[in-house]
Amino acid sequence: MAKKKTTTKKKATKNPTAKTKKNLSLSRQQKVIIGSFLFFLGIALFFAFISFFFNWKIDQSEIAQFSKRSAIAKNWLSKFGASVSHFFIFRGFGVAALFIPVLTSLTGVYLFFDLNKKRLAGFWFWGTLVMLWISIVLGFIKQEGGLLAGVIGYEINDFLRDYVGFIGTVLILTFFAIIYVVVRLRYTPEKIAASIQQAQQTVATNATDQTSQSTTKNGKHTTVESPVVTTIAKDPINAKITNIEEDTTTTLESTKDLSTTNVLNDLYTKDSERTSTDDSMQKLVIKSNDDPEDLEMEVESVVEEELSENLSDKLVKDFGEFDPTLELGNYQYPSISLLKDYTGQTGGITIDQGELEENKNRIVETLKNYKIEIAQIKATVGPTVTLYEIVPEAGVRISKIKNLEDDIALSLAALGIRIIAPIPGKGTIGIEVPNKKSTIVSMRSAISSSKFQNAEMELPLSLGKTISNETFVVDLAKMPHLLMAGATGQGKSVGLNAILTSLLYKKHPAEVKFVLVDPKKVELTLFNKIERHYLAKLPDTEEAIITDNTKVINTLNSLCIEMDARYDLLKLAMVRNIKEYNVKFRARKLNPENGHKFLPYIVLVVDEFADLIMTAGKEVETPIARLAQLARAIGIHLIIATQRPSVNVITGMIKANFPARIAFRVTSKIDSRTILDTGGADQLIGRGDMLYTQGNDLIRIQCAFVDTPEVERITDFIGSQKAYPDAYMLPEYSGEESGTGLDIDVSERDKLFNEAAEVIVTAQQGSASLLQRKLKLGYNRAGRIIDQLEAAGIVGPFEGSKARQVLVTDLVSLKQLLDGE
Ligand SMILES: Nc1ncnc2c1ncn2[C@@H]1O[C@H](COP(=O)(O)OP(=O)(O)OP(=O)(O)O)[C@@H](O)[C@H]1O
Repeated sequence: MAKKKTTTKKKATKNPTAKTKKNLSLSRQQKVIIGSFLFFLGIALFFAFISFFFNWKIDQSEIAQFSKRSAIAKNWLSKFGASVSHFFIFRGFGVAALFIPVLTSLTGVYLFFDLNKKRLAGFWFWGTLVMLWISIVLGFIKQEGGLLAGVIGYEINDFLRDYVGFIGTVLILTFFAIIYVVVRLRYTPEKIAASIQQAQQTVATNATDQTSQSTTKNGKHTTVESPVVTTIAKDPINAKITNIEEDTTTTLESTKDLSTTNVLNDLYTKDSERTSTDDSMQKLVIKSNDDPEDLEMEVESVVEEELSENLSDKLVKDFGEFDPTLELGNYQYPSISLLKDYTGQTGGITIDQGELEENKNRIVETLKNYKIEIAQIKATVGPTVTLYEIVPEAGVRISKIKNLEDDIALSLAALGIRIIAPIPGKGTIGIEVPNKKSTIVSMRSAISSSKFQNAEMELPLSLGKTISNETFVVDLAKMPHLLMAGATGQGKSVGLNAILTSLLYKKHPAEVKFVLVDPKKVELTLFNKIERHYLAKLPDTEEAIITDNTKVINTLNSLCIEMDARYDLLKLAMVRNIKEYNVKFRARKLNPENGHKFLPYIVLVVDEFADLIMTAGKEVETPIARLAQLARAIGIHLIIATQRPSVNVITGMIKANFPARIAFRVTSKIDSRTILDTGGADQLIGRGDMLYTQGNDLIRIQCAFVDTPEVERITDFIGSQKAYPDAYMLPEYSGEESGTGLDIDVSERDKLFNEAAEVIVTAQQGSASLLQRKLKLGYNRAGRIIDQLEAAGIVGPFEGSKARQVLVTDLVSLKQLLDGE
């Protein structure tokens, strides 16, 4: 189907040329008239030329008088014949000029019958060459010049003789003769040899045929012969062939008298008859192709299919895949040595056997008090807590143990006991008891772990270590957004730093950009140093890190615009997500001239979301919710941290869009429920002890610890390297107030105002990004035009991140509206 389409297209594109060709070519009537004229002209010339050979001497002496009517010419075609012949024969090619009338007549015939023009051109080309060659050869033979060679033949021969001598001239002429034979007549030495051989064979076969024929005729071996004859007769072609064979043999018969009498010979004859049949078939075929020139064949012009895919392949072949990191090609990732090694300080995880034994005994005893017998107990020592896995005796209800959580905690006299009943996938009951001496999980160990180093993730985060001392690595791109909550001083800021550090260690500045919102003004300031490497900001803003809550609204809306623009790009590229888009872009399958560019991931980090909600309220909630709902596919990921996990901060809408959550220690079970939908966070021990969920299981993790000096060293290291000229620019967002109440003068309107209005009305979508795309405008200009359209009453007022309403329904109404102004 697709192929068909291409052919039609090709035909369509071919048409203009075909049209001009048609205009130039002659109509059928014209062809018949001109064809007849040329045919007769050729005959006239032929007679004129022939008679010229007899009368040329007389006519030549009179030639100067031919302009006079009274002058008489002997030529059969009188003065015209004499003059033309003189010109072509005497002054031209001599005897060889006879080719001219032949070719002229032939042209007439071709035109008359509308035959193949290409072949005619071939006749003219080779005819002229042969005429010239004959003329030179004759000039070579008869060197005194004159009628035989004509002036041209004589002069060229003379010229050749002067420069290459006798032998040279002979060689040149022979060489041209060979060219003619090989190219025009298509003879090669092998072909000639083969045809001689074939001729010999035919004679030999014919002789044998005659033998066979004569024996058959003698009627001696009819029984052997008959089946072959019948098979042959069945086939009309073969029957025909037999006839021909018979004819040949009859003639041969009269000349030769060959007879074989034994059966062996007869059989041989039979075989040779078959061969001869094959041969004559061959002969027949050859006969029909005897003069291949007679058979007309129209060669369809070859239409090359367009191979658009190949362009990208070629680009990749020539320049390699697009490398977004090339602009900062010498960028060095921070080294692991910038991070502090805490093992010396805490001595790593130590297993205190006494403590383990003591805890085990207490657990067993406490459970015994409640009449719960234990069949088996196993301990796993983690960095901050030890997990005691117990297998109760048969018949013990799990809910009973779960209900005794507080009692067990009391009798173990330990804060932060958490009971997991049962441990998912294990069928055991877990009791987590904090270690007396906790171990710091250093960021260094989290980063250098092979799990993180070899992580094939888009945005890998090394969060810390699980209870079984495994480094916990997750992909932010898969989360796709993260909610972090915990009471003050429990490790939230450290957690955020760990996340950012993970990304800095794994991602090139071209691949990820951060939008940092820090109302506390002090937590994220260190990242200012890497503004031109990793941060994104609004145009015309001083600081990349947003500390002013009113500016957050603009940034969030700007991110929404970026999101819409990215979705448009994805749609254009016909891909479903940023990963596929970037793969296609790297493979040079997306043309930057169409607005395509490599899209870095954008990570929005909001430290203190509660503060933001308090000051900005609904205005931030809408864009945050929109981003959370839609931004995952286009690479915008949100990390929101809050101290106050109350329901008016972590609303249902936020929770619904943030399946991945981290809870640090909180003060109440209610807070834990707000964050995790279950208790547990209230029993954490703080200092980076956290629970992570991505929708189902809760995982207890000791957050990796990264101190401010470490972050400072990393940002210093990155900041000291060559950077981009500016931070990553987010689309400009003009804010609500700038759009309303506009009174823009008609004369001040943009030149593309009318065009833009048409685009908006046709698409029934009042968005600046649409104008940007359709009219290839910058964001600012598109925004201004939208304002002008609003002032003109074509689009409605600003509606947050949604596209504006289009107030004019069709182009006719638009025209009326604009004309009425
Ligand atoms: N993962 C950790 N390992 C060890 N200690 C930690 C860890 N995280 C935090 N701490 C300790 O807890 C202290 C407070 O942490 P952090 O500043 O992150 O708390 P916070 O929740 O951000 O508090 P706030 O909300 O008041 O800013 C740190 O100074 C540090 O001593």
